[in-house]
Formats: sequence, structure tokens, C-alpha cells
Amino acid sequence: MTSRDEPVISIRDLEVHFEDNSMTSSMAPSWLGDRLGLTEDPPVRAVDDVDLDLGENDVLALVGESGCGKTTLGKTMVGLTRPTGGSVEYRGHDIWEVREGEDDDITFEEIRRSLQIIHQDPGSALNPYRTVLENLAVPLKRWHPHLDYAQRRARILKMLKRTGISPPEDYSQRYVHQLSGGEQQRVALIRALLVEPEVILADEAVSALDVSLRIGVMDLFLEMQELFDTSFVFISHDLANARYLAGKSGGKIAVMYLGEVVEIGTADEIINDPQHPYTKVLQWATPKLDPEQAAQAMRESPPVRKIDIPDATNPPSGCRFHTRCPEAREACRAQSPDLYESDGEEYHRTKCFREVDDHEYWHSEEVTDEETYGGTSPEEPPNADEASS
Ligand SMILES: Nc1ncnc2c1ncn2[C@@H]1O[C@H](COP(=O)(O)OP(=O)(O)OP(=O)(O)O)[C@@H](O)[C@H]1O
Repeated sequence: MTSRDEPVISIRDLEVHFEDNSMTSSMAPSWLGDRLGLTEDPPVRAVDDVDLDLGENDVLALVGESGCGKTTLGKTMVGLTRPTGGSVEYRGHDIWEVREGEDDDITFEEIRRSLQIIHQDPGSALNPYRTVLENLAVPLKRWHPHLDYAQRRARILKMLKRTGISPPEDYSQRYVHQLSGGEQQRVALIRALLVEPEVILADEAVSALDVSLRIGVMDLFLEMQELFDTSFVFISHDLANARYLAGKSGGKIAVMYLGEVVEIGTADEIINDPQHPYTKVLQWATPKLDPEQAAQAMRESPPVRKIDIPDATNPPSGCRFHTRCPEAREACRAQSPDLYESDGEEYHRTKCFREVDDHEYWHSEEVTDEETYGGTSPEEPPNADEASS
């Protein structure tokens, strides 16, 4: 269920850039780098210009190609990665101000407890030398120190049973490596839920699972989401998973491209009425279950001008998708679009000039492949500022 209450997490003008030292060291010796002004490598612009709210009981699926910034955005939302610009608030408190002691109405520990993460590899959160019971006792000991051994065990067995791990007594004594991938993911989910968080970030949590197991684990996540009133942020490169998760829960899908959210809306809006040309590419690339549709998709060429994704250290000017977009015009090279509301749709927003009926886009020239190169337009050479400084 999507709630309209005050957001649990609120993100404004978010920017996360990483210093990237790989280029200077690998491409030029330092003295040459100095002479050429290359010592300062351009940062990787992992996330730029993102505004998002996550409410209570909300489900948000972040989707996009590998490297588009999903994990960075997710980790920044739960206070694990520090933004280089903009703000991330938990219930009105700037997470990093709290961490730095500039806001003592709440502790950073409380925030970290409320915002949990489940990784693609569930084993990474579990100690292989401990049994399931011992692993799951760790968060209980930390956050509920008053519980004795019997009470902890009873809670853990109850959760194992609830999540379909049966017989729980038997499983509680197994070591992590004795569990299947699906069982490990269930244990990782229990570990996160035992902390009683408000938000769980599940980063590609079902990607490594066999396709036949995925639906079961996704259903379990949604069941637990409802049972515990927890908000979920699901990260997936697969639009089909995002559709399933957001569609079943009444949540939203945010489509990311080169560090930006380019379209956001309900599952129905994104799947049945995609507006951004990039969302249409993702949809084209999503395997079709219907054989007729699958055969049709195979006959169609991808709705992009170029397959290659630009470098995140040097994203294209204007709309970042313009170098690949079949609808690109001159206006797209010069200006960056806002996230415009789609007519008559509740949540739907699209970062594309085509949403604005009277935008100058409609009167500007089409962009052709000869006019674009690399990640930058010819009029604006890459990193002109850095090169001249
Ligand atoms: N700690 C880091 N230092 C430097 N660059 C980073 C760091 N973390 C991520 N990046 C870069 O930031 C960009 C976004 O990465 P991110 O992992 O957030 O994308 P993603 O969409 O989650 O990709 P994937 O699905 O492959 O995990 C990539 O270019 C990545 O190489």
C-alpha cells in the first residue's frame, strides 16, 4: 500500500560523485598527467539531480541498466553512502547532520536501525561459521538485550516458520552453507526484519536466484512488507521484476539512466504507458512471456540510435539520453529536461521535453549520429572547465 503520510525518506537535489583515480594512473605517468592537466580525473557522476520521497508502507522499484546508479542511490537513501550534494532526510532529519552531531533529536544508530539493507549475495550478511540460530540471534542481542536465550529462540523459530522455512527447529541448527540460495535469502530477510526497520533496501535480492524460485521469494518479500508495515526499495536491472513487485504492492517504479531518474510512476503507468524513450528501450529488452510477442520483439530493432552507454565520468550535455535517443532534437543537446507531470496521471513524471506541448523541442532540428560523438556534443568539448584550468 502506498501511503501519503509524511515521507520516511526524503531526497532533494541528490548528487553522488565518486573520485575516479583509475584513468590518470593507467593512461599517463603522473608528470605527463601534470603537464596535460590530467591529474584531476573527472569524477564518476553516479547520481545527479534526484528528488524522491518514500512513504510509510511504500514500495519503490529502482530499475535501469548496470552502472546507472541504482545501488548508489539506494545506499544513499539508507544512509550508507554520503551524498556530495543535496540532502537525504529520515523523518525530517538530515541523516548526515545527525551523524555529525549537528542534530541530536535522534541518534544515527536509530536511523541505521530503521533503514536496513539486503544484498544480492545473502551470504555476505551471514556468518558461515555460525548456525542460522546464532546468526539471527545477533540483531536480537543488539537491539533487544533484555530477551533471554529461550525468548530469542522462540522469536527466531516463529520467523523461520512464517517465512516458509520448515521444520524451523531443524533449520535453526544448520550452517549457512547448508542452505539453498532461496533459503539463505529468506534468512537474510528475517535478519533484517528482526531489527524492526521502517525501510528495507533489497539490492538485486532475487537476481541470483533460479527463475523458478524468484516469484516465491518476491511474494515472500511483499507478504512480509504488508505484515510488518515495512517500506521496501527494490533494486533490479530487470523491468519484469520491478513490474511484479510494484504492480502487486501498488508501489512505484523509478527508471534510472546515467545517474538520473528519467521516469517514475505506478507499475501500470510505467508498463502500459511508458513516456520516456529510454523506458521504451528497457521494455523492448524485457523478455516476453507470450511467444507471439517474443517473436515480434525479435523482429524489431532496438529503439535506440546507439547501443553503447556513455561514460559516467563524462555524461552527455543536456538530456543524458540524447546520444542514443531516436527522438532527440537540438533542444535535447542544449538543455536538461525537468521531471514533467504526465497529463491526468497521478504519479507519472517523465524527464523528457516531449511531455511539454509547447516546448521549443518541437521546433528544433533532429539530432543525427554525425552530430554526436562520445558522450558530448561538438559545441561543448568534454570537461572544458577542467581542461582550461
Ligand atoms: N565507490 C565507488 N567509487 C568509484 N566509482 C563508483 C563507486 N561505486 C560506484 N561507482 C560507479 O558509479 C556508477 C554507478 O554505480 P552503481 O553500482 O550505483 O550502479 P548500478 O546501477 O547499481 O549498477 P549494477 O547494477 O552493475 O550494480 C558506476 O559507473 C560505478 O562504476
